[in-house]
Amino acid sequence: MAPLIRTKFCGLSRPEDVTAAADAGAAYVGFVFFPKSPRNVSIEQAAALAVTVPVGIAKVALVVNASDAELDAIVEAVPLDMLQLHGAESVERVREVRTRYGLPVMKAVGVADADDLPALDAYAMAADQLLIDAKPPKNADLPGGNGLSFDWRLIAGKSWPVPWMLAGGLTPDNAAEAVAMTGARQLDVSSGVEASVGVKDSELMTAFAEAANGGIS
Ligand SMILES: O=C(O)c1ccccc1N[C@@H]1O[C@H](COP(=O)(O)O)[C@@H](O)[C@H]1O
Repeated sequence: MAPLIRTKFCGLSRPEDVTAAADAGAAYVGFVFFPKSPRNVSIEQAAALAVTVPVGIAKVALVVNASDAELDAIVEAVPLDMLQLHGAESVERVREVRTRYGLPVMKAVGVADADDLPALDAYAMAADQLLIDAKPPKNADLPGGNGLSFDWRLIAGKSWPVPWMLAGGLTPDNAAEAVAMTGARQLDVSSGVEASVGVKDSELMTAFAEAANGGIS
């Protein structure tokens, strides 16, 4: 039976990571195109990994404030199912990217307190999916992938007119609680399933998917 909680494993960089994600029942795999990230992959690396992803698992390119030229190069070379915009892209930019590439767009929105919630409503009018992540600390090098969570009570019981995914500091130890508290049906994880920074761990990936699904009451 397919898992009830759809999991996205982000920041894959090796063929064995793709295998581990598939074995864990991933619904999505993510490739990070952001040079400052320890999970950054080249277009050539991502293209080689993408062709090994089993049919039925969505291949997502994570970009941060990418230009059209950068996106053109990625989309031309890598077979993708979705674009994840994880920077300060405006609502208008989300619309532009959707139109230009004809791919579903997931917009990441950082949440630290209740003042951040209206942005979710605004992006829900333009994006195909929302990714609700912890807001990065000021002066952080990365806008995500910092292993930090936010106060999940802020979004408990809330819904949006498009599908959404919870992210930020998720691990096998807190995935079930995250699902129970927020009602999320999709989880995105990166650093919480790593043996060391940027290196995915197959056992943690399996444990994460199992924990997420144990969270259904
Ligand atoms: O993973 C990265 O290196 C990264 C770089 C730039 C933007 C986003 C990044 N990761 C995304 O951040 C969230 C949360 O990650 P974590 O589980 O807290 O490590 C997730 O969506 C990652 O895809």
